[in-house]
Amino acid sequence: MKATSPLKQAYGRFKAIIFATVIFSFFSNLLMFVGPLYMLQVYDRVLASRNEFTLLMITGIAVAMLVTYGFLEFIRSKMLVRAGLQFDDMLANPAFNRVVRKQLLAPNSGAHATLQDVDRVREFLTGQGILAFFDAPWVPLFLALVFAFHPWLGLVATIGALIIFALALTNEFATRGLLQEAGTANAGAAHFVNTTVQNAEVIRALGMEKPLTNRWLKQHDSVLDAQAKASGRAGAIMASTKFVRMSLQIAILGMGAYLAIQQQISPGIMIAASIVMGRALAPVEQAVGQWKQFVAARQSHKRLTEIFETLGDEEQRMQLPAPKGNLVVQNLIASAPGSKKPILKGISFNVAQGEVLAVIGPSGSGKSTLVRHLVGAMQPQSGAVRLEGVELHHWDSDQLGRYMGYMPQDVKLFRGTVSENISRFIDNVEDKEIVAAATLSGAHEMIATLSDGYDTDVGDGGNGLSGGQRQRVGLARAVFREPSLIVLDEPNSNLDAHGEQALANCIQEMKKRGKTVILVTHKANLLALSDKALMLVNGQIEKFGPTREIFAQAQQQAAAQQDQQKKEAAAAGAGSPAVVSMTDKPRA
Ligand SMILES: Nc1ncnc2c1ncn2[C@@H]1O[C@H](COP(=O)(O)OP(=O)(O)OP(=O)(O)O)[C@@H](O)[C@H]1O
Repeated sequence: MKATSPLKQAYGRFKAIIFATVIFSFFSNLLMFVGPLYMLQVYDRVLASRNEFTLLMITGIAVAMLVTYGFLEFIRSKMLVRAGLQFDDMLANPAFNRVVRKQLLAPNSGAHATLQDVDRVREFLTGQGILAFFDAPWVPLFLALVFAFHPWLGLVATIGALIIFALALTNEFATRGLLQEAGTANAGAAHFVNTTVQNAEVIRALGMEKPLTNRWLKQHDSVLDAQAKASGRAGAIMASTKFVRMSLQIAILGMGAYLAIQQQISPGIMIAASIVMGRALAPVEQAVGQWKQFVAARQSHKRLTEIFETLGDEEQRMQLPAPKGNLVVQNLIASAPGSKKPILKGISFNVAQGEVLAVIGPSGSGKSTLVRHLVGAMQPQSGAVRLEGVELHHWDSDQLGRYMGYMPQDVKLFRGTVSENISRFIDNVEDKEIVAAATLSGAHEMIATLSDGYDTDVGDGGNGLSGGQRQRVGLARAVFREPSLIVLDEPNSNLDAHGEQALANCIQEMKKRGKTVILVTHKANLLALSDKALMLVNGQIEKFGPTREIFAQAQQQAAAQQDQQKKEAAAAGAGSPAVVSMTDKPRA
């Protein structure tokens, strides 16, 4: 049986609260009759009989009922606020989980908007908008009361309610498409701004402000355009609604006065009918006023339903024994998120515990794509990556993270202190564990020179540190708690000689401790530390085996190539041949 999604569970919990609120609404709506009934009694009884005691009595009863009404309203709104908190509580974690997963699957889909969608739906469900819907079922009751006063009065009120309802429907059809269009365009424009301002340096340095502003303005204009059209139409409908509403007031009083002249009703009933009709129309009018929020919430609900339907709950995985670091890759075929075109075209190799594997290859050959699969950040199109014989996606992701060290090409630190970044933001980590990781990665001395040492705030994305410092903190984070498998993507791209030496020492030490290390590099000194080398060319393995053998082979090939070139040059009587070396960065 398919498990109920957290979204459905949250709505389910909300249903119970809504049911209770509807019951409250029933009583508070009944108590709304107090005003008109009091009016009726005063006009028809007190004024006619001039009895002060009756006036005192009915005033006392009316006040007591109004106090009860206020109390019920208070409870009703309190219940909704509590329901909102519960709704958020039930969805915050699952929604965040989906944001991360969707971002991995479709990086440009603006997954973060999911959290705003939760807020928007919650705000609607707990705000004024929903109250109008709760009060709507009592509209017939109020109309029935007006009918009870006199059928002609009932008819006027009912026709009025129908006209206002028809205007509400017209509003829906006239603005739905436009509001949706504006919502989508707005999300696109916001995403564009978010992603663009992150590159503010480049924008300023390369004078790109104007063209990028123009691009944003185009999107922004289409938001304004759709919003202005929708507001124009909604405004016209709102004005018509007001006109109808005020005309109705006159119509019902006019009709009441006519009936009073005909002595079919008393003047008290005339006034009471006007008040009751006002109550009957209020929820309809309120719904018209809340329409924009309703449409936005409905759009958010649609997006939430879609993301929760496409990304179910992650299965609870069994905790497996700690992996040793034996990695097997079987016929791995992989493509970019949302694309079918393979980047990796059937990769198979294995690395045993304690081995160091160097991945080399020209730019764009698929090295980073491969390492993203080795750490489980991307899922294969087909084939498998197994750690200790178990496919990566069968591991519990939290447990897998505990045994995995990863440093991407672009290190990506998070807003927080150096020590929080090294300890992966895990709570209650002992200082000595953080210092151990920094010492192992050779970053301890460098961190000591920072303004606040381990407590230095690294800023958004680690921007408060230099590229080299970021890389060294990133390495400390990768080796935190000595994972079994450490994957480093070009770990030395920003390091000075001292940093490179620290990196080489760290790799050697991890190997000594029986950890498996996979690194993408072209540096001769790091290649020299590796047991195996894998050369990727155009998404396929060109060479794989013990590093020495591969390099011996390459040197032989290079020598043979040189001989050949020399011979050709001698034959052509031309200049000296080019020198090819495997230690050169083999970029295309
Ligand atoms: N998100 C993506 N969408 C589409 N194509 C992608 C994506 N990521 C990578 N690619 C493509 O996959 C290929 C391999 O990219 P990858 O980053 O794995 O190469 P690489 O060997 O690590 O390159 P470099 O040495 O320059 O870092 C490239 O042709 C790249 O254009």
